[in-house]
Amino acid sequence: MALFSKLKDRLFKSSSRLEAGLDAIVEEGAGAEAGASSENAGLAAPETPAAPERPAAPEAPVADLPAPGSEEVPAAAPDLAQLGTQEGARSGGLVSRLFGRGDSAPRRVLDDEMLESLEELLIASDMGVDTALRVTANMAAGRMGQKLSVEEIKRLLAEEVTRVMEPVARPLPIFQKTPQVVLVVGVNGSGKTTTIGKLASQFRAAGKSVVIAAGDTFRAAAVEQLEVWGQRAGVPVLKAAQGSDPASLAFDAMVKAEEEGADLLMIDTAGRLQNRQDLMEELSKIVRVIRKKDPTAPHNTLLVLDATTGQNALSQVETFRKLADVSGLVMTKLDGTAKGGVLVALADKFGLPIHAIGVGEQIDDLAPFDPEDFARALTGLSD
Ligand SMILES: Nc1nc2c(ncn2[C@@H]2O[C@H](COP(=O)(O)OP(=O)(O)OP(=O)(O)O)[C@@H](O)[C@H]2O)c(=O)[nH]1
Repeated sequence: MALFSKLKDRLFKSSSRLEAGLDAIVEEGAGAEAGASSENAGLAAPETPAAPERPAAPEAPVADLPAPGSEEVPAAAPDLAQLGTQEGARSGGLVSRLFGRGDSAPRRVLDDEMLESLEELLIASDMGVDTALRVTANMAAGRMGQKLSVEEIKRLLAEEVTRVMEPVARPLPIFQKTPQVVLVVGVNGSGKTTTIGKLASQFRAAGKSVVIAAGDTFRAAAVEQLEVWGQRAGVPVLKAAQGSDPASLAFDAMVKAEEEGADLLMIDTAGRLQNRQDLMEELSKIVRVIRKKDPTAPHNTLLVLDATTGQNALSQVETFRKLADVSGLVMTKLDGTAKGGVLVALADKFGLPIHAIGVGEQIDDLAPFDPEDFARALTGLSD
């Protein structure tokens, strides 16, 4: 599974942090339990814990980008006995390696103290308090008193993370109406321009005609950068005189895209900090003006979030949702960050679709969001 291994490699920092933490938790209480895994073999499969309530999924639109492989997600609780002997031996962390393979994997009894350590680890991995508590409660449901190895805990955690992420894993919907207007918003440097370039390239490859509008009319460098991405993707970039009204550029771009029969119009916007009221009002104006041309537009408002900002991503979603009708998220810079856990918190709290994730700076470094792959990469589970 090429994509999975690529994602796993790139999420190494998140998974290594979690993995080291899990190793330490089990190691802490494993002394007396090491080598006692055969006692685990008779464990009944735990009851499937109740999934927390989530917002209803929107109607499934026609999807152009590859849909995530949600059908691959296992529905049943894992067979712990089997996990202990097979998977536990395969990759394991430091503890598994020290203690050898299979049956000799150290285990720790799941009690309140261990649960608390797990909660703290997940909070430190940027999942946020509420989500960490919910995830650990579900992991523990029906399993208190059982002896678990690191690999088993990873598997349970991955299963819970998958459960949280599954409802939000949706490719960018493609509508019949053209031009489909995709407004791209986010704070400075979150990766809007790069993401537009990557998306434009993928849509072009899928046979769609795309036009990009350079909505950051104040920064010449931003326009230049977008033009570079336009060239890479083979897509025209519409721009206006420096300092002109971005709302009027957006309107002109809609007229042009319609004239040219474009399938998609992607509008880049200036990066704006949540606390800059003037910039936030400018964004509302762009939306109002776009709607004069097409009351159903923008058809998608993508909020681009930088994974390295960790928990701050939550407040960005809150602010941008108030101003623009955010319809979906793209999380960039998941490569090389130890803060991948924030994606779980976002999914748990807002239930907004995650259309794609950025895993690098190159044009093809935008992957569809696959919850199972993500959960496995985050927890450091072996293939
Ligand atoms: N490693 C990594 N870098 C990324 C990713 N996406 C974007 N970047 C980098 O992040 C930096 C900012 O990206 P931009 O696309 O310019 O961000 P922006 O939101 O358009 O920035 P402003 O126009 O200043 O608001 C650039 O150096 C990109 O190469 C990603 O997925 N991974």
